[in-house]
Amino acid sequence: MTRPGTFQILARDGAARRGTLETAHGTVQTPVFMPVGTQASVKSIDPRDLDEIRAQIVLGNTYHLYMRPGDELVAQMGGLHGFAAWDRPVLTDSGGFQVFSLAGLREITENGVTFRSHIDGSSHIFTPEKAIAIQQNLGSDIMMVLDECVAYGTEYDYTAKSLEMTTRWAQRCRDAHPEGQNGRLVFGIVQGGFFEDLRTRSAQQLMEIPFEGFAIGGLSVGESPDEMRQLLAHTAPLLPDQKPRYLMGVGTPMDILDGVALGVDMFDCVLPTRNARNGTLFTSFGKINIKQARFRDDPEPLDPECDCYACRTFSRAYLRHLYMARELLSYRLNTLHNLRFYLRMMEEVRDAIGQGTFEQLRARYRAAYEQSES
Ligand SMILES: O=c1[nH]cnc2cc3nc(NCCN4CCOCC4)[nH]c3cc12
Ligand SMILES: [Zn+2]
Repeated sequence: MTRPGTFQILARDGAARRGTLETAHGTVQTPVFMPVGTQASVKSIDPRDLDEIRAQIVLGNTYHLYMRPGDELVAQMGGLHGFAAWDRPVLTDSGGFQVFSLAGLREITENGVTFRSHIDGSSHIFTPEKAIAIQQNLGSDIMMVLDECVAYGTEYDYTAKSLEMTTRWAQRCRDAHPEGQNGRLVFGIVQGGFFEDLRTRSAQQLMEIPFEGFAIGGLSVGESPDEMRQLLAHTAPLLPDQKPRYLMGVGTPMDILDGVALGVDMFDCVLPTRNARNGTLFTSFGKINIKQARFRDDPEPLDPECDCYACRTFSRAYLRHLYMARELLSYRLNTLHNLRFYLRMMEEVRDAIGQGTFEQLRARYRAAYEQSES
C-alpha cells in the first residue's frame, strides 16, 4: 500500500489538477466532493447508498460527536469506521468552526476555546491537543487543526493577531500527532480573513509546518461570491503545489467548479443534503424545487441524465407527492439524487482535466446554473 499522505498529480488543465491522495482507508481521487455526515451519518442514507452513489470520503464533525455520543464511546466502538460501518476514508473538522457557530458563551484564550454545550449548557474547553485527541478517538483519516475562523467583516488588527494564534495552535496540533503516526494525516488551515497580505502571512507560516495538506478556511462565511473568489484566487496558488488543497464548506456547483479552476482539490458542503430535505434539487438543467405544482402530474424522471436510483425508478410526480406528504422516503430519494449530482459532477471534472476539456465542462454547468441563482 502506498504511504498515506502521498499525493500524486496525474494531469493538469490550467491550474486545475487531477490527482490521488492516499489515506489509511484507501485512495481518494481528486478533485473530490465530501458528503457531510455531521453526527456519524449522512442524513437519511446508509453506507450501502454511499457506495452506490460512489462517495469516496465523508466528513464528520468533531464538536457534534464529542458532545454526543462522546468521542470515547466512538473509540470504544471501533472509531467512526466501526461505529458507522463505513470502511472508506473519513475527514473530521476540528470543532473550532462549530464552536463559534453553534455553542454558546465562548471564550478564546491562548490555551484554547472554552464554550458551553448547545445541548445541555455544560462547559467545555477545546485545546489544540484536545481537538486532535478527539479526532484520533474518532479514527479520522484526515484531521483538521484547531483554528479560529474569524467572522466576516472582522477588522484587520484582530484578524492579524488571530492568525498568529491559529499558527501556534496548528504547531501544537502537529506536535500532538507527528507526521506519519498510524497513517493518519493532519491538514493546516489558512486564515487571515479578507486581507490578502494576512492570507499570505498565514499561508507562509503554516507551510513551515509539515502538514500533509492545507485547507483554506475563513471563507463561505457570508461574503459575496466575488469576494470569495478573489480571496481564493489570491490564496490557493500560495499553497504547496504538491500537496492537496481543501476549501472548507464550499459550496454550490459553480463555487466548486470555480475552486477547481483555481487549483483546489477537496470540497465539502451541506448544500446537497440540506437542500434535499427542503425539496431543492440539483439537475443537469439547473436547480428546481420539487414542490412546484408543475411537477404534480409529470411522468418524467427528475433528471434524464442522472443515473441515481431516484431518477432511474420514479417520476417527478411521485417525488413531488412524497415531499408534499412529508414521507421519509422523500428525504432519502432527494438526498440520494443531490449527492449523486455532486459526485457525478466531480467524476466529469476528473475526466475533463484528464482530457484538457475542463473549461468546456465549466461553461456547460455555468449555462445551466447562471440564471438559477446558485
Ligand atoms: O475556517 C474554517 N475552519 C474550520 N472549519 C470551517 C468550516 C467552514 N464551513 C464554512 N462554510 C459553510 C457554509 N455553509 C454553506 C451552505 O449552507 C450552510 C453553511 N466555512 C468554513 C470555514 C472553516
Ligand atoms: Zn438522480
